[in-house]
Amino acid sequence: SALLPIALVGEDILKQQAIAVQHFDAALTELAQQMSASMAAAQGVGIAAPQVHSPLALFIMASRPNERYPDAPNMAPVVVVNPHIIHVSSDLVSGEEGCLSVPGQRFIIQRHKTIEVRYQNLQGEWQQAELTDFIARIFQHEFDHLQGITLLERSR
Ligand SMILES: O=C(O)C[C@@H](Cc1ccccc1)C(=O)SCC(=O)c1ccccc1
Ligand SMILES: [Zn+2]
Repeated sequence: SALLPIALVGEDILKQQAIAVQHFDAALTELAQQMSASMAAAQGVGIAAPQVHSPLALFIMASRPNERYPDAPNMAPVVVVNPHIIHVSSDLVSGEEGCLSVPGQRFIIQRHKTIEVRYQNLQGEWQQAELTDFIARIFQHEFDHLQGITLLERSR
């Protein structure tokens, strides 16, 4: 799939509240495929639609072991549509994050250790899951992007 240009922090698209996906059609699938390819090309572990200039409530998350999270699970990319965070643990964990929209910088960010989430897949079927550690971190980072929030607003 074509690689999509990635919005950089400061661009308006990254400050907006994403719009709920209503049509689970071929265009949505094509966008998800292009996002996956763009994420892989940028060596990311996640990417949100606003980062590729689409205002839709959609992101991809894909965990892999890396130098900062050597025990992170190897996870095939998951397409997350219209996500909700239902419950968050009181436990917070600080960890290093990067952002494809803030290239070349790393931030120490506090996140909830465990979260309960609901979202739709590309067929519109609702999924519910409990996520923890690095995958919960990625979900919270991408979920922030759908609310117009980037790392810069979270790192003090
Ligand atoms: O900007 C994005 O959404 C992608 C971002 C996702 C993310 C990374 C780390 C923690 C939470 C969310 C990235 O993939 S940044 C680059 C990267 O590949 C990376 C950075 C730190 C650890 C592991 C990978
Ligand atoms: Zn980001």
